Amino acid sequence: MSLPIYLIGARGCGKTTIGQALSQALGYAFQDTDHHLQLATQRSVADIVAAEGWDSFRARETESLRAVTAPDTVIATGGGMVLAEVNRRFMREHGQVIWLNAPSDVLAGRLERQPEAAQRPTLTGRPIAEEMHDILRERAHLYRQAAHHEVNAMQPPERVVEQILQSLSLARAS
Ligand SMILES: Nc1ncnc2c1ncn2[C@@H]1O[C@H](COP(=O)(O)OP(=O)(O)OP(=O)(O)O)[C@@H](O)[C@H]1O
Ligand SMILES: O=C(O)C1=C[C@@H](O)[C@@H](O)[C@H](O)C1
Ligand SMILES: [Mg+2]
Repeated sequence: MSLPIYLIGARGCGKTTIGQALSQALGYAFQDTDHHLQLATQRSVADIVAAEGWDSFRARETESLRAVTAPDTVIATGGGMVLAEVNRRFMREHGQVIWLNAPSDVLAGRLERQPEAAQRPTLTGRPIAEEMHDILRERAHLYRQAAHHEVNAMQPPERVVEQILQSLSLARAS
């Protein structure tokens, strides 16, 4: 049995996309804290935030992190999971933490192409490119602090997966 692998990073960095591919490459289970929360509550992120506010959403995502943590599992986390110190410590203590890092203009471009507004209600009320710039400036040190490894998320998905496997010394000879 192996420790869970947590993927962290800002909206659009590919935690869900890369997480699914990585879990397949490793034969691990896949979990996503945003999806877990949506299933558990039968509500979207936007609905929870509109009804209860961000603080309540953040408390719920801490519960989701704990609920999905299991051996042999790749876990895509919500973009703001690192905001709480308790979550950063929990991930570092329970598994291997990978930061998928990309510049804000790349992330904004991806989100503009596929907004998924129900999952990504605005965080600041500002246009997406400005929001991503501000969010990365505020959070980069938290992602860095939480991560065991940083991976360049601008590469094609299969390269990102390969690099994660190399970082974790899980690469297989092919
Ligand atoms: N390495 C990549 N190269 C190009 N496009 C990518 C890459 N990774 C993800 N994408 C695309 O970027 C968009 C966002 O990806 P994804 O939903 O996986 O991000 P996320 O980190 O899970 O976001 P969120 O924090 O909102 O859950 C999707 O359209 C996906 O296809
Ligand atoms: O970056 C964030 O704060 C968020 C990212 C998404 O994954 C969701 O968890 C939610 O929309 C908040
Ligand atoms: Mg996601």
